Amino acid sequence: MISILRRFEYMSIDASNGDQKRGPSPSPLRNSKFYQANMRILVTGGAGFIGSHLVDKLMENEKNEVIVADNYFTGSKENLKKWIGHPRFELIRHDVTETLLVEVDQIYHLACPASPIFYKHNPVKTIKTNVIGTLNMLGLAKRVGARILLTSTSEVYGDPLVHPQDESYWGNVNPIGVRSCYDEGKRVAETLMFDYHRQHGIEIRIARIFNTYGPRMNIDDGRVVSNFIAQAIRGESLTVQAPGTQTRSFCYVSDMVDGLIRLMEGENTGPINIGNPGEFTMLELAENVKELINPDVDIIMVENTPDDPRQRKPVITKAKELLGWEPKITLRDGLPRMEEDFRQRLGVPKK
Ligand SMILES: NC(=O)c1ccc[n+]([C@@H]2O[C@H](COP(=O)([O-])OP(=O)(O)OC[C@H]3O[C@@H](n4cnc5c(N)ncnc54)[C@H](O)[C@@H]3O)[C@@H](O)[C@H]2O)c1
Ligand SMILES: O=c1ccn([C@@H]2O[C@H](COP(=O)(O)OP(=O)(O)O[C@H]3OC[C@@H](O)[C@H](O)[C@H]3O)[C@@H](O)[C@H]2O)c(=O)[nH]1
Repeated sequence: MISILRRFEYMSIDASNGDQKRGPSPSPLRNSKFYQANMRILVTGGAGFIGSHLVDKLMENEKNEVIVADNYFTGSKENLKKWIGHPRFELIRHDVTETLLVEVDQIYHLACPASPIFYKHNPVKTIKTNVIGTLNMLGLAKRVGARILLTSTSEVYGDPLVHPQDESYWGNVNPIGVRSCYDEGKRVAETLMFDYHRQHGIEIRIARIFNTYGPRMNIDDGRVVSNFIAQAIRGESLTVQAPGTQTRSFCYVSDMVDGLIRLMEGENTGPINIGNPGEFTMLELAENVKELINPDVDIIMVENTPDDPRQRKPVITKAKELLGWEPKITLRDGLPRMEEDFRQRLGVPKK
């Protein structure tokens, strides 16, 4: 029902512009006797870090049915265990580089490894996931008339020459570097989203996510916050990659999920930056983790990897004005929440 209403809204917007192009028709199954009025939502990559928190939030609404499609490359069933067997929840082992036939109203398309260690592990597969995976999900959105949200990334800005970054910046990306499979993959995914929108009338939403952290990150994920917290809990040295003055802006996962849902439910296609503008050097991050979690550990400098962006901080004016969104949880509030979860999983209680 909601899809059908949205389609009429869309067509009337087109008509007011004098444009003959129509949005896609919802599936004929919408008229079948088995049709349910609930919002049916597909979350690709829903077994991963952000995806599983998004699923938790979507499942809180009793009108939502949630389908997760994931190939478990970096995600796990463990992240979704409280929903397995729930009548409004389905989990499918599926690789988004293959087509998927489901009837849904909304698609949150997250499937893609996000940690540099994992996305560089099989770069060709990372590009396929971003390009063929996004094409497949857009094809699905077109067939069933669903709205689709892509989780793009601050990495589309590359090693930015403009600081802080707003959405009008086109970026500074090395097209042939070891990070390009991810950065350029996401840039093509954004292009595909806009081409399907312009050519086929698909309803799209693009979030440019900045570094996000929180409970359920893989302990050996390789990203900086999870590395430092696991190292501090294990009593190991915190490995700052040189020079340590490079910056990132860290967003707590519940703020991120709130931003993604607002974007999906709102009227703006984006791209919209979703991130926390609080900016820290990696040395400052290490000092915060040391102070809050284990003052006995050392901070050591180790070699960096190629093309590491030197600075990153979002301008979130668009998110504030268009979505009424801004992050609530500071880094110093978020780190202890993540520590609790890591201590439980590592089996190391706080002394
Ligand atoms: N966490 C961040 O800081 C961050 C920043 C920018 C963008 N993002 C984007 O947000 C999304 C989620 O990131 P995350 O941090 O939760 O990462 P994650 O690695 O924890 O989750 C990604 C999920 O996608 C699944 N997946 C990977 N390839 C797949 C494929 N071919 N088919 C089906 N499933 C596949 C993985 O198994 C995993 O469950 C990604 O699209 C990522 O690019 C994340
Ligand atoms: O142990 C470590 C790991 C990483 N780092 C540094 O910490 C910074 C952040 O590195 P991460 O691996 O956490 O993540 P990056 O910011 O490089 O990439 C991330 O960007 C946004 C998303 O799309 C992805 O989640 C990921 O690609 C880098 O400067 C890196 O050199 C350390 O100093 N020590």
